[in-house]
Amino acid sequence: GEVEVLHWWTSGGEAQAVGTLRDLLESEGHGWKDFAVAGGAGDSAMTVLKSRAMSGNPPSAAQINGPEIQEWGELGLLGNLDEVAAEENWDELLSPIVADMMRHDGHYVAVPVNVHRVNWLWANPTVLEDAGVEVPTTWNELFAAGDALREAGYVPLAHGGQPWQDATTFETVVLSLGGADFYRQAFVELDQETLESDTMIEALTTFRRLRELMDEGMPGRDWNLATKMVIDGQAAMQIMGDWAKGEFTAANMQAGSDYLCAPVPGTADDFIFNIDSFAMFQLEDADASEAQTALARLILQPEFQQTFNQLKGSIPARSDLDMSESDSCAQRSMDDFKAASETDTLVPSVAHRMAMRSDVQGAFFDIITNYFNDDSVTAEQAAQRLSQAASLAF
Ligand SMILES: OC[C@H]1O[C@H](O)[C@H](O)[C@@H](O)[C@@H]1O
Repeated sequence: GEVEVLHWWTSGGEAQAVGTLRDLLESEGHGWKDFAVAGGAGDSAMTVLKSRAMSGNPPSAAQINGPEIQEWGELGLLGNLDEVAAEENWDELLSPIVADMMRHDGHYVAVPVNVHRVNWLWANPTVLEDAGVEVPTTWNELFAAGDALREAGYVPLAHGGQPWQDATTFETVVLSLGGADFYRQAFVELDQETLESDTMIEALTTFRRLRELMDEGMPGRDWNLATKMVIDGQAAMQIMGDWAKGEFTAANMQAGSDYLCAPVPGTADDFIFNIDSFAMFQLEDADASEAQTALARLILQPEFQQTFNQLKGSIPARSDLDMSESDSCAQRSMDDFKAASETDTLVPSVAHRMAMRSDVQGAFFDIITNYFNDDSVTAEQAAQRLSQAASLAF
């Protein structure tokens, strides 16, 4: 049978990674109809999926992440994967936080592909050395490094001015200054007092100050082009989830020597997670649903988990695999994921659909990106607006 797969993986590293899934499925005699929709870290793909599903013609499989799985589950359009989950022991293979996200009403309706870490700082060691600076571990060190890097003719921090990228950077600053409990209070509980607090205002202020480290060409730039600036040595650093590592790998660069990874300043003991997953739509066609089940089974098998995640930049969704062949950044990510699970400093990404309903997330994106780009808006006003948006969520 054939599966039509909707996803938003179109950058160099992303395309190579999803290609391994296609190859594996085809090697089992099934067909793969690719349906890639780029942009907005999935925003465009979700808009297209809604219209396809509402017109009664959903794809067989779609990349749907986080609480949106529940939103689609509520619509009764998703298929039940309990049989393959039982056969393949998903309950044993997956940590509770990952397994819970894949179930709706207690039934598996999606399969996790990976665990991405969002709170990473990527750096070009040659550029840092040329400017005589170290990888910063505090915001003050980052701003000080900025002056030296500009002096030496480099862009200190590569960034792409798009709402989801602004939100990605912002959530790491909130975690850094407030900590995991504060982050959850703000973005999961949507607590208004927390959203209006002095710590949130300090986070907003520090966040916008990061624009000092960015270049004129930042507005609208795609994330992987910002990563390319670090790869090419035009820029020193980038704050981005570890899908950025997929671009370094695609450029044949070695972790720890050609490029460096470090937790965003002040977040070394914390882990912002983002889990990619495929949800399966109910299908009439028996052949197609056989191929769909094969896809779900393959995704959590060791071979795919190892190959895909090494190319994608994430770590496997199952935590029982040998990481000794993986690069040092992946090994660190897996160690930190396990440690953060123990110390309760594992938090869901806002920018990547893990923390809140899509409508509330949309409102937060607008407020964050408007504040980031408009100096006439004060941090106090932005905090008020986040609090206001949160109050409408209930
Ligand atoms: O497209 C950029 C990134 O967007 C989302 O965060 C996805 O979860 C990730 O897999 C992807 O690489």
